[in-house]
Amino acid sequence: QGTIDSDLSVHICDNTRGNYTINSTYHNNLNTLFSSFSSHTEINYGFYNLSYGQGTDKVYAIGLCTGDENLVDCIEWLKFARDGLTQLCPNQKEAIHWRRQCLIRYSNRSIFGTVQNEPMRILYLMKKVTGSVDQFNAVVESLMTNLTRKAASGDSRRKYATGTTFAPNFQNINGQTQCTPDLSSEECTNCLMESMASITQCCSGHAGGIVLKPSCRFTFGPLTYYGPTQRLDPDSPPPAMAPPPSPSTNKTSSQSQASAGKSKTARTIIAITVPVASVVLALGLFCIFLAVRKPTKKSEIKREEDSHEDEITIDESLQFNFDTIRVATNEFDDSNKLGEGGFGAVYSGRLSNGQVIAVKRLSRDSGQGDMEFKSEVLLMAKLQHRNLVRLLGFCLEGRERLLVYEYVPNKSLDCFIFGGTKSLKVSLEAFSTSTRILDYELYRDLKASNILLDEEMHPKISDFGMARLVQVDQTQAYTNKIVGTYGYMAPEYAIYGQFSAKSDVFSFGVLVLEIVSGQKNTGICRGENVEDLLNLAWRNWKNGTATNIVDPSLNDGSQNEIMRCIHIALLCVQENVAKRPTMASIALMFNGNSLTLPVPSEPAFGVDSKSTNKSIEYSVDDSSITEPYPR
Ligand SMILES: Nc1ncnc2c1ncn2[C@@H]1O[C@H](COP(=O)(O)OP(=O)(O)OP(=O)(O)O)[C@@H](O)[C@H]1O
Repeated sequence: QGTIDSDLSVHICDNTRGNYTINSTYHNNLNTLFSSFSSHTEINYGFYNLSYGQGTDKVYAIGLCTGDENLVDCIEWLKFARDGLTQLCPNQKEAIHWRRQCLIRYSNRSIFGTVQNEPMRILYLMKKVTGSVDQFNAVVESLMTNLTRKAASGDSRRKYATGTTFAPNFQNINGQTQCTPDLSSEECTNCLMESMASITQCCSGHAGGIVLKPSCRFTFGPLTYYGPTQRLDPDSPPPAMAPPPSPSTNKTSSQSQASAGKSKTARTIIAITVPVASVVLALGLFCIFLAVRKPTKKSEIKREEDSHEDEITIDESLQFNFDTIRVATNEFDDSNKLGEGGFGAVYSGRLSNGQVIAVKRLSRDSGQGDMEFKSEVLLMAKLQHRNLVRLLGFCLEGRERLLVYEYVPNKSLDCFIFGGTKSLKVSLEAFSTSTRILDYELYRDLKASNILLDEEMHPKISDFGMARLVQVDQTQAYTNKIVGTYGYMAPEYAIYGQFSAKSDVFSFGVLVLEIVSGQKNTGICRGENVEDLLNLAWRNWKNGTATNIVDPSLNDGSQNEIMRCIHIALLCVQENVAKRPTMASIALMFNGNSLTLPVPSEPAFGVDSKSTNKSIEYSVDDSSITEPYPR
């Protein structure tokens, strides 16, 4: 199954149902409840509805995996989503978190057996259907109605269906429907049919999308985003439908099965141990792979570095004392704050030896063990290169986790691109830096704001290696990133969770187009810009008028160089993932002007999002989602 850092992630914290405090009874009940998910081994179909506690401190929770997740993966995903949710919504008494593989939600009110359509999130592909929209809609409607019927006919263990159809003149359309199985067949049908109406109303003419609701999930699109459906154990009878939770503790709708006989237990053991063994084996192989692969890559970087600058010494004492940093940043004074990103606030500071530093104060609840954190930081510190922002060290004290970087004075590339004068020379250097770095390791978050410029306007990529460091904290990181930077994301990643080096290539192409055109491409509500930018470039390219999109202030490059940049960018953002070039070949394209470039095909058009906030004010994970979905 996929890696944990490659999927859809949306969460909503409900501020209206009250807050709890750390270590309060509610908090403890929530923790107990969540940790009990995996102990319910009698549940082998991916749906957990549990409650724990008494009176006003009673917590109700639902965990639901998509039907293609096996038991072992399902539990892992739920744990991951749970850890993420408790960080993302640290004290709200009600919250929900959707991932591609699962849904998790909890509340201080009973949420079992009731259909809930709000809050709703819609994500849709910005790619438009070609040809007749009516014909496309008719095919989607027929597929999804069929899948709605199939999902609704499921029993109280699972209401889930997938299917594929082919529309004339269109590509394959894959569909996936799911309801929480505690709904009646009629409720499930209504939830899904309303989802279809909502997405048709908001996003008709788009080639795919997802409607996320607490009670159901509705997805269709050209890409395959689900695996084979897991078989349900025919011997395990469906639990009674949504029993009222017990007033005491820890009841589940499926405890009736707990007394299943010995053969069942044996099956369960096999069902758990065999996949666990395979996972362990796979992990072992993966570690061996990493151990073999990484040193080669690192030595490549090191070689490169050796050829460009003095030998780098790795300071053995990377650990900074908290007080040193506190003093250096003037008590984390606001006037020293450089900004705040997905990982936490960044402050400038000056050490007693005069060295200027940038300190990233990581969000407190990373949940990562100290040793893990240290070893990841050490790895990051070793990844040094003249085009990477240098990590000078870290600080780990109590709950404080700080990363200390060299200070890069000329802000980030986005300020430079969108802030007046700019030069193709600087941009080209940023491009080739990015190609080299991206060829080394998947980056996942390439954007203009992550490329900092030093005194001489040489680019340095920041946050490199953070993806490893935030392994545990990455729900937050990725939520912010996935939701916050859709414009840069390849649709197969943003919406279907399929990440590959070619998704970095897509982001790179968007970045190049931004630089050449001077048009910004951040924030999903400016999604139309994303479409405009790729569309604009593509349309002008096809019509032989690509010079139209070039920013007039980009005045130091030859026409040929600029056209070549647009050409390369269009190759990177092609919808067909296989046709996108590799980073290594992009580097060659930039460097070898005589190299003939392939003809680009149609670009993918990114992802946009809409949400409903109806009567309740939700704090959502992205402030840029401001556009309420019109109903
Ligand atoms: N080493 C550094 N030197 C100077 N400024 C920095 C440094 N690192 C980060 N900054 C600045 O601090 C601010 C926050 O950076 P950060 O990387 O945390 O967030 P971001 O890039 O805006 O978002 P994200 O976390 O989603 O990548 C940005 O304005 C960035 O330019």
